[in-house]
Amino acid sequence: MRIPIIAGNWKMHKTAAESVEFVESIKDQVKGTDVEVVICAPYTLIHSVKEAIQGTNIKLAAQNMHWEDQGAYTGEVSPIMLKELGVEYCIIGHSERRQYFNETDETVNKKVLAALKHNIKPIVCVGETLEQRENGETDALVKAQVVKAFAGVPAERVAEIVIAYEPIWAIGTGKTATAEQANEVIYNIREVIRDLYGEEIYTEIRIQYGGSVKPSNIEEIMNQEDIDGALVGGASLKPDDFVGLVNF
Ligand SMILES: O=C(CO)COP(=O)(O)O
Repeated sequence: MRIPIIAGNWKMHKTAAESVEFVESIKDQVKGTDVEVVICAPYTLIHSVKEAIQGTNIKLAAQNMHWEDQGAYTGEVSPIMLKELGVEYCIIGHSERRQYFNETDETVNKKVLAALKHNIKPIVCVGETLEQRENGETDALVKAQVVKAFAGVPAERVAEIVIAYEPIWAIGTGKTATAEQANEVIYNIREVIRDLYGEEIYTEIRIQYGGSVKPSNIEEIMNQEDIDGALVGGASLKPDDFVGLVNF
């Protein structure tokens, strides 16, 4: 039984005071849910969100990390540092990081392995551009991203990883993939995991959809057979919308 996971990716938004106000205003409204509720905070807010979610069912994620434990990497943050702050999940390989910060399938793989080493659960993002979709390259591309991200991951750790399928053309554009389109790709991603790890494991891994998810389309998305949750940007910034997503 896969527990659905709704994660809010705040990206580069909010001050510490705003983050606390947000948690205060949602915590009672999300406590009855059966879904896992996660806030992916910028580094500067991790401490304040950690304090604010104490005693609630809300979990804490970071949006990125380095793969080394420590070292001369100015401006970077290591998995050890995140673990110390109580981070449970970490987004890895978001398309914005691939696009603007030279994240590659190789660095994604290093980060996935490093996260697992420190018992941080990776939320691994994959997805295609509009051009790639129009050229019919979606499945091959997403498959390659998944295969490379999982290189060296032992079978017994696979279920700790969450995959987020985020078509780049649907992020922040208001264009959502139809629920059927999203489900089709997600079904194929699960087949990739079956090819890699076999029958027992492939049903355990959770795969989210991300890209212009909002309260008005969450139900349709969550009703799809293979979709186990959502990774949400814009709509996760507003308390009412986020509560609406969690209690879809
Ligand atoms: O990138 C996303 C979540 O990681 C999706 O962002 P939007 O929900 O704003 O489209």
